[in-house]
Amino acid sequence: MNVIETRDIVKRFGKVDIVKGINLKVEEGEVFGFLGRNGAGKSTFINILTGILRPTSGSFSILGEKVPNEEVKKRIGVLPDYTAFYHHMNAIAHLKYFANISGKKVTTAECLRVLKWVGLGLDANKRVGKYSFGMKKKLGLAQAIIHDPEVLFLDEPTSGLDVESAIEIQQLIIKLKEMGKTIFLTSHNLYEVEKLCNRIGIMKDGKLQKLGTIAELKAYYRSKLIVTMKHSIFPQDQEHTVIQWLNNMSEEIQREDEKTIITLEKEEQIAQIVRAFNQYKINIFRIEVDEPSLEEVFLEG
Ligand SMILES: Nc1ncnc2c1ncn2[C@@H]1O[C@H](COP(=O)(O)OP(=O)(O)OP(=O)(O)O)[C@@H](O)[C@H]1O
Repeated sequence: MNVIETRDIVKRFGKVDIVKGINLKVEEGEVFGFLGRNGAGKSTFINILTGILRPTSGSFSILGEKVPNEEVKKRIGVLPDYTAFYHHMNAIAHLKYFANISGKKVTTAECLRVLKWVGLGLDANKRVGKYSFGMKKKLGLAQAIIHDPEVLFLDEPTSGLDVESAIEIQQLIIKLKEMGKTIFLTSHNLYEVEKLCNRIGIMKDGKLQKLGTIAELKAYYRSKLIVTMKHSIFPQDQEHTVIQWLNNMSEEIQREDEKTIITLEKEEQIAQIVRAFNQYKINIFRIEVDEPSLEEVFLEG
């Protein structure tokens, strides 16, 4: 079953489309990672899915029900923004309060069990205002799961954490995955999504630019070559023709007067370019051939 299904989701702020028509399906039990640079629109999209924002257009369903839907709300868990804590409450009161909002009454014992599970057993009676940033992230995770939801939305679950705390949170996410929860998370961190996710989507400028398993995306992009050429300036009367010829060879080209970086699929294409440059009387001074790095594969491409 598709636990999350979106159809052409668009979100406009003012005159700008921040999310530009996202179609996505996430299956039951999947950990789906949404990756992208700062400002790509990841938080905006996850905030739409969790009901914090309304889409400008498009529709979506969660657990087979069209959203907004009050019943569905009870079956999802959301990692809150770190500002959304009640600092005067202790962790148990905090969890009771939020479970209640999600439509479930929980006992002190249930709260303690979840707090122990996230590693806050000894701090259960401490005021949230005294919690460190890392402890608040754990409390946020406890808050997201206290009502035993089927689907979890985790926006940047480890951002701002030191390595040790990030690993603790990642291990909890792995346990939740093993419990069969469907998890949608956003991250900047390539290595984190590689560790946690079955499938990823890469968001760029509000669009879902790539979608697949990590292995699929790596295999596809690892087969490419990035060729950097230093050369003489293109002859003015033929510049347009040469650029057009290069554009026919690849969609990924970066140009400066005396430098061209082009992404190619086959080695033979390098020889073709050398022959063409020769014909157009462009001198090649240097050629470097690289495979794309993981970061280039996932965030630039
Ligand atoms: N309420 C808003 N009003 C206007 N613009 C907004 C609003 N919320 C977000 N934006 C803009 O939308 C763009 C995408 O923001 P968003 O937070 O969704 O990106 P992101 O991919 O989650 O980035 P980050 O990784 O930095 O959190 C940004 O340019 C941001 O300034």
